[in-house]
Amino acid sequence: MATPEQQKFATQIDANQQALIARLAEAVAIPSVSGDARYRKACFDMADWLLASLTKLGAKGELRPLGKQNLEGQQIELPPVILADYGNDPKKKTILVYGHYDVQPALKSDGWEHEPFKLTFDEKSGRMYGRGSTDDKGPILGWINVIEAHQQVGVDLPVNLKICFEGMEESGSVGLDDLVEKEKDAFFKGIDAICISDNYWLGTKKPCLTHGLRGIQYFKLAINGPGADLHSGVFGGVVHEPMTDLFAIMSKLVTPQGKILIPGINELVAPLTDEEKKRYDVMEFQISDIDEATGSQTAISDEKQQVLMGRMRYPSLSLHGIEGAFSEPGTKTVIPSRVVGKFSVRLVPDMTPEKVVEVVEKYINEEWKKLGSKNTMRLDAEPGGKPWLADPNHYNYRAASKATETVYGVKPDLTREGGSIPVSLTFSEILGKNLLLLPMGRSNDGAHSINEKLDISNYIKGTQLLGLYLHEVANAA
Ligand SMILES: C[C@H](N)C(=O)N[C@@H](Cc1c[nH]cn1)C(=O)O
Ligand SMILES: [Zn+2]
Ligand SMILES: [Zn+2]
Repeated sequence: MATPEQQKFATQIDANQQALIARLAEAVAIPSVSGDARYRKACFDMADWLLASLTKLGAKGELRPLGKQNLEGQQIELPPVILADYGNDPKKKTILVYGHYDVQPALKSDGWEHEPFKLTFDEKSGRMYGRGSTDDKGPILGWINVIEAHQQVGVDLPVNLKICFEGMEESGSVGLDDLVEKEKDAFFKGIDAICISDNYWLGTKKPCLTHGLRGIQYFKLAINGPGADLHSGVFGGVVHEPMTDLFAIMSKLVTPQGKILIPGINELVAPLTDEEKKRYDVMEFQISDIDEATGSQTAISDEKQQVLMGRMRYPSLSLHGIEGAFSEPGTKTVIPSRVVGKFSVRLVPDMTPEKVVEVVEKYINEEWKKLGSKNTMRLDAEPGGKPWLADPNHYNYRAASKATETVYGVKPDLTREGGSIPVSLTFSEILGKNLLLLPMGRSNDGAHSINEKLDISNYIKGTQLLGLYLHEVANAA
């Protein structure tokens, strides 16, 4: 049951829906892609826009520079982290909220139905399409909407907020761990609990709270051969071809059934206990949820438990792409001179990025030797992120569960997420406080994919959920 103050806040969010959607449209229009140097200015614009929005509401914040990074051979400035305080009443709890303002790359030519950086509405389905709508601009604006709505109806926010919005999450959160370490006794001092809204429901109907994330280790495997791209009629059968070498190696990483072929990887995984196994039985989930989310019938198994564990508690290896390969329409008969294969491993307890890099490097070096190629091979490991697991028997989770029941009228599922948010473990370890993931969007939102969307109802109710969670956590013990 909502208190009169909570009710006032929730009603204001409903009444102000159009303005909140307009705010999301503005944010989506800034193409803050962190992984592509050409969009770096947009990342800075996005940071400025967010800081201005927070400052206008009375938050005290600043942009913290993180130094430079090497991207595509250029030394460029990392997108800044926004650190802001809203309220500092010693009688109130202080909640740290984190989100990211950078997004995955998106081009209309990837297959989007609309321009990815223009929020586009489908009135019939109530969906808003646009890159970053669900990951993670909708959720971070949720926090701003919460502050604004409280002011509009004259209800005091029942907690102090510490806000940390970064602009490199989609590219490994470079520089953020060092900032957290440096600021642990300064900006991050005195927090009671942490909340991140940056993942998704398990299906499309029932909300969830999430207490685990997989880690990630990303690799780039570069094969260099001839000095320039060659004519395959003239040089096919004459030279070692980089793409052939790359295919040979990449085909030895994982089977079509998802079994990782790298010796030593599966041995790093913590064994499954009977108690944990039971948890996957009670999660409300069907294989059809995967079908709906993927727009296909391609689940790796028909067993609910196996699919859930494949996402939440076992590692996976995905092949992402090949830079330098001919990918245009037509039949260009070229031998690419240099190709870079990209793949990543999602990590679960007790895997660490260091251990995974060690076994992957050893295996790829061995397999490379077996090829007997005269090309050159180089394997680069990007900064890795460790897996994270939190204790859900904490007031932070009880508060979120109560708020979910008020907003959605159901008890949320308790899930683990297959994706990664590198800073989660850093916050948990360095700040030593309980961390909760409180998702806004649905499993079929298409994060990282074409036609990413956020349902209007998830944006509006999700904002109400974030606000009511703050009310519940303020009094929870
Ligand atoms: C779950 C979160 N919304 C997300 O999408 N995280 C990314 C993080 C990433 C990307 N590259 C390296 N880390 C993910 O899980 O892919
Ligand atoms: Zn993402
Ligand atoms: Zn995200």
